[in-house]
Amino acid sequence: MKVHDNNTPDLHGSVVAIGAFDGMHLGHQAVIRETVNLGEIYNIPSVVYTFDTPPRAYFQNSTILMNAKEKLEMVKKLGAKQVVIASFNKDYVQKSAESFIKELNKMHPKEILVGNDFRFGKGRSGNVQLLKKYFNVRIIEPVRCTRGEVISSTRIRKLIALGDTQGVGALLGEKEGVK
Ligand SMILES: Cc1cc2nc3c(=O)[nH]c(=O)nc-3n(C[C@H](O)[C@H](O)[C@H](O)COP(=O)(O)O)c2cc1C
Ligand SMILES: Nc1ncnc2c1ncn2[C@@H]1O[C@H](COP(=O)(O)OP(=O)(O)OP(=O)(O)O)[C@@H](O)[C@H]1O
Repeated sequence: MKVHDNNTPDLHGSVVAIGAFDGMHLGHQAVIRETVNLGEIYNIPSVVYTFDTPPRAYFQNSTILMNAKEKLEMVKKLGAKQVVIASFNKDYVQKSAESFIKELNKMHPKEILVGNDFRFGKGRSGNVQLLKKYFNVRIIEPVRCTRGEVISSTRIRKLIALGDTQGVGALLGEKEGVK
């Protein structure tokens, strides 16, 4: 797996998943697996574009569930061919939505996978509607836990605060593991 530190590669084609992916829970794993599958189908690199620090930790001081090294290990296990790690800092957050779109365009994405509520660019000004003007955007169905609730890093942080390690393990898919 190629790791691009603060450097978005020039590619002739790609399938790109974007997100914080903090904790790499079952929902994140589903997004990355789908990205990898599509890359294999189209025979182009699958790329995970992620952030260090996670934006929610930067802006809201929320607990960080895994460090960049652990995240990279998971991305590699899941089979992504390339990963971009953007340093999420005071300079990076000044980048406009349009400038982020230009940056993504360097990879000539055939498809971009994000959640319905994905936001990007200074002040969170960019949304899925804007992204769809420039790229084919695929929205992944939310993965839910057995109780029917959507799995999220926020829920995992709450379960950790409650000391529910079994609940955390279930949302991380520890029984199922990764391929
Ligand atoms: C270029 C760029 C600038 C951003 N600037 C802000 C910002 O000013 N305020 C903010 O709350 N989030 C900002 N974000 C973070 C996004 O709101 C969002 O958390 C991030 O794109 C990760 O998506 P996810 O939360 O769905 O994983 C920015 C993201 C990007 C890519
Ligand atoms: N349960 C889920 N099912 C499918 N996709 C998900 C799920 N949770 C997150 N994703 C997707 O994974 C990518 C990264 O999401 P993100 O890092 O914001 O996760 P999150 O769990 O929603 O985090 P947080 O709770 O901190 O907002 C996004 O494209 C998002 O839509």
